[in-house]
Amino acid sequence: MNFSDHQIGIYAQGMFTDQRPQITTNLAELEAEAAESLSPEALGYIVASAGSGSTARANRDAFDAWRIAPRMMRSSAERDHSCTILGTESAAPLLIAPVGIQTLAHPDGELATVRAAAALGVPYVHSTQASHSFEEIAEGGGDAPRWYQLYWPTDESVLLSFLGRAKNSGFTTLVLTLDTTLLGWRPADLDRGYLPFLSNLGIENYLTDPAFQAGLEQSVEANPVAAAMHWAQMFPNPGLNWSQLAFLRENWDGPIVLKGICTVGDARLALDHGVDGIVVSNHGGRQIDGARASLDALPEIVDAVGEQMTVLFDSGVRTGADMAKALALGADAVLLGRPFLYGLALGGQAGVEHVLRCILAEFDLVTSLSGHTGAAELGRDSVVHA
Ligand SMILES: Cc1cc2nc3c(=O)[nH]c(=O)nc-3n(C[C@H](O)[C@H](O)[C@H](O)COP(=O)(O)O)c2cc1C
Ligand SMILES: O=C(O)C(=O)c1ccccc1
Repeated sequence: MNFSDHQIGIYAQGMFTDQRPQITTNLAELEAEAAESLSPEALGYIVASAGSGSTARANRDAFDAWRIAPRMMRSSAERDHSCTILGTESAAPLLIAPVGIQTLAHPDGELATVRAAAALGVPYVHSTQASHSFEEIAEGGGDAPRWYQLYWPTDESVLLSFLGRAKNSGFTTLVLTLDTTLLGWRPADLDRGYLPFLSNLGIENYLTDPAFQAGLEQSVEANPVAAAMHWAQMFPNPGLNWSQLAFLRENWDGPIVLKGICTVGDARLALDHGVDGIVVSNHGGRQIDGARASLDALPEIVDAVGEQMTVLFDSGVRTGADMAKALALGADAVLLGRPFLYGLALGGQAGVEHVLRCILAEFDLVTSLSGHTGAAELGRDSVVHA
């Protein structure tokens, strides 16, 4: 993505026209705006975090504790933020995080999101728990770069089938999520007795899977409740361990990324096990209430393994300035979670595009104003700990 100071790239496109969706450009206010358009169940599921919410708050506090240290007069009129992430070209060091059940936010769900990713030229990561199947995304998703996020099902035939379908549908990189082998303690859902999957929401990849269907006594249509129960039996996987990675390597020939790394110890194990990258993440504070902030873990992990492998980051990114801070602290790229979902809730594909445009435009302004000509120039001396 090229920018110059005459035409602030994507910022100018549509920002001041009638076509712009009537959605705030104040990225910090998106959540409140989206809250008005979501049902209490969807709102609880999407926004709420684990337990008291302390980890989600810590994620934000960690961003506030770092301040950008701007440098002046450094010839930053022409800027280029494009990059290659594990062989995937992207307009900027930003990816759409894997998020399940996106039809909770908007009827177009993941199809709207992947099309927005295509429009902006950033990678889309498809959740195992999506409301649209691999094949639907491949057919209807345009030319967005596509990665696949795996929740490792305990049924091996379903696992292998997922890997094959993802490959055939053009998903190039595999992201194995480690931090959600069980769903965290989420009071907003527990109090409402709300589990979307039990209404067959967010299990489309399973319902359309031949290996999954082979384990059912009746078709999904004849007995949808039994299908949901079958999913509920193979989703929890707390037995997952490092020795199983070899199996994944044997059955996936693209890059493998581990998502949910929060410690130097696990980052080193990831390196020892030959994976290509990690995502430093605490799942947006949705899993362990009291876990450390994702951003607090980032610098030490980058110091330990950043030279040898790709280090991605998520949890708490809300603005372009946040993105700049995470990159300055050593992330190769960031994944955006809830903010794009808020855009989806407010305006479908156009809403997701709006949020991506805002965040990338602000990112471009922040990098230029702080004396950089591109994401690659951001470094530790671009920030100070307040
Ligand atoms: C509603 C919702 C559903 C999610 N579903 C998944 C998922 O299916 N797979 C996954 O790896 N992460 C999932 N995540 C976590 C995101 O990938 C990401 O780690 C997190 O949202 C980042 O934090 P943020 O929301 O503060 O940006 C989900 C997050 C949300 C908010
Ligand atoms: O809700 C989540 O955070 C998540 O990752 C998930 C897990 C299982 C099913 C759907 C989403």
